[in-house]
Parts: sequence; C-alpha cells; structure tokens
Amino acid sequence: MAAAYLDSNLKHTPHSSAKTHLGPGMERSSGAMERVLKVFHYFESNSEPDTWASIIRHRDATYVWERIELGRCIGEGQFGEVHQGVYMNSENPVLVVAIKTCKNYFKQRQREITSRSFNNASV
Ligand SMILES: Nc1ncnc2c1ncn2[C@@H]1O[C@H](COP(=O)(O)OP(=O)(O)OP(=O)(O)O)[C@@H](O)[C@H]1O
Repeated sequence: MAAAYLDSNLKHTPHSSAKTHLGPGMERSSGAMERVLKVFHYFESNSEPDTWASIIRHRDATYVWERIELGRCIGEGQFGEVHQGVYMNSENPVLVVAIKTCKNYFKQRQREITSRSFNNASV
C-alpha cells in the first residue's frame, strides 16, 4: 500500500469521552486501537491497481482515531492484518473502511512485558 496515514509512532490515545457504537463483530478496546496503522476506503475488490490503497484522509489523525471501530479480519498483507470496520463522521455517520493493523503488535507487547518482568526481577 502506498502512503502511510496513521503514523505508528504517534501516540493515538482513544478519547475517554468518545461515543461507543459497537455493532456485531466490532470492538473498541485500547489494545485493538493501538495496533491500527492506516485507514482506507473499503472496496469489494481491487479491480483497479491502486484501489485498495485509497486512504481516508483528515487533517487530524486523532480525530479519525476516535471514530474507528474495528471489525472482522478480511485479509492479511505483508505487514499486518486488514480488518473491515466503520468510520463515523458528521457527513457520513457509518462509512465502511478497511483498517490495516500491525502484525507484530502482539510479539512487540510480549517482548515489552517479558523485558519488564526481567528488569523487575533483577532489581
Ligand atoms: N481497501 C480495502 N478494501 C477491502 N479489502 C482490502 C482493502 N485493503 C486490503 N484489503 C484486503 O486485505 C488483503 C491484504 O491487503 P494488503 O494491501 O495489506 O496486502 P499487500 O498487498 O501484501 O500489502 P502490503 O505489502 O502493504 O502489506 C487484500 O488481499 C484484501 O483482501
């Protein structure tokens, strides 16, 4: 996929007052949201070469972040899973989107937890 949108280095903290509209198969847990990397328009097929890389753009990434609900896994790419989901905004309350997530999220978390336990044990 072409350009990155949600930078994994940015701190995307779900807003505590964000409304939750969970539908079937949707989740809004901090763990799920942390591994979102990019948000795309959802397409049934990639009939055009760049179709799947059509990115949801907004001037403030956090604004987008707070309005995403992660749904079922619809595919897997080189770097991570792709989930279907919804993006809610004032113009189009329920826009179906494709959400690219980081494959190594759980491995990274496991490494962090393991090294934290190790450091604590050696104090
Ligand atoms: N915008 C989208 N709409 C619908 N399905 C998508 C979309 N983007 C990806 N998918 C699904 O996810 C799968 C993996 O897509 P992805 O683009 O991540 O794979 P990739 O070509 O290996 O890309 P990359 O090398 O960036 O990981 C696709 O085969 C498709 O089934």
